[in-house]
Amino acid sequence: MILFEDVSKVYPQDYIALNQVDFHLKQGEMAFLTGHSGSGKSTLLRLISLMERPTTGRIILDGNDISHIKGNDIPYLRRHIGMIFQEHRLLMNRTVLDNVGLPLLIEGYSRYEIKRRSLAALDKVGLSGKEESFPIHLSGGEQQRVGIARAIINQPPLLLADEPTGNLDPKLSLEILDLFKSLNEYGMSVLIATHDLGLIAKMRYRTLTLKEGEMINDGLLR
Ligand SMILES: Nc1ncnc2c1ncn2[C@@H]1O[C@H](COP(=O)(O)OP(=O)(O)OP(=O)(O)O)[C@@H](O)[C@H]1O
Repeated sequence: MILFEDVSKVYPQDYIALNQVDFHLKQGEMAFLTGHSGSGKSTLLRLISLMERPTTGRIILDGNDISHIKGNDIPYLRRHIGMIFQEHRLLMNRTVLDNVGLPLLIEGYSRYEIKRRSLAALDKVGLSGKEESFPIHLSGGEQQRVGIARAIINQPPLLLADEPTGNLDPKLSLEILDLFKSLNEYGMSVLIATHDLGLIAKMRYRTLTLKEGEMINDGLLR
């Protein structure tokens, strides 16, 4: 699903954010990505989602070498990736249904199809019945679920989450992780960046650890 071969990312002023990183996330696998603040987690996710390009090395996504991909091809590949952020970036003056359906609206789907798929996505994240609510009236955990429903509306084979539980208390964080687990059981590959080692310890998944841009551990954390 994702293959990094000797990938480095150097930002301006010669700042090395990732240094010769290798890893392979298989189709249908779920893993954590951890490390201190500034260790390169977001950079790694931005390379996969084509928001940044590697300085050196190769990144293969679903069999395609995306290291030097052209701008025109990016929207097509992005459609295969669901992105979830710490701040869910919901439109507060739009209903839950409108928020979830936004990616399909942009792609020109019919209103009927948008509604049908949005309701199905809301059902998957446990928010059936909330479609006409406004995000402001939902709890933090529910708002994050709306963001997840929006991310999975295209049924992407890969889900990337950057600190998805950063604003949530431990109980809600665990519920969000359970949701990722169930999406993974549906067959989605999932990569979750978090610095919350307590949360990682609650679930036995492969954990990739970055330190100052280097991958220093790949496996279960003890
Ligand atoms: N566009 C940029 N230009 C220059 N330096 C950058 C840029 N983006 C990130 N960096 C630097 O690269 C390093 C890695 O940043 P990154 O955001 O990937 O880390 P992170 O592990 O996700 O951190 P956090 O947990 O705080 O989000 C940091 O020192 C950051 O300041």
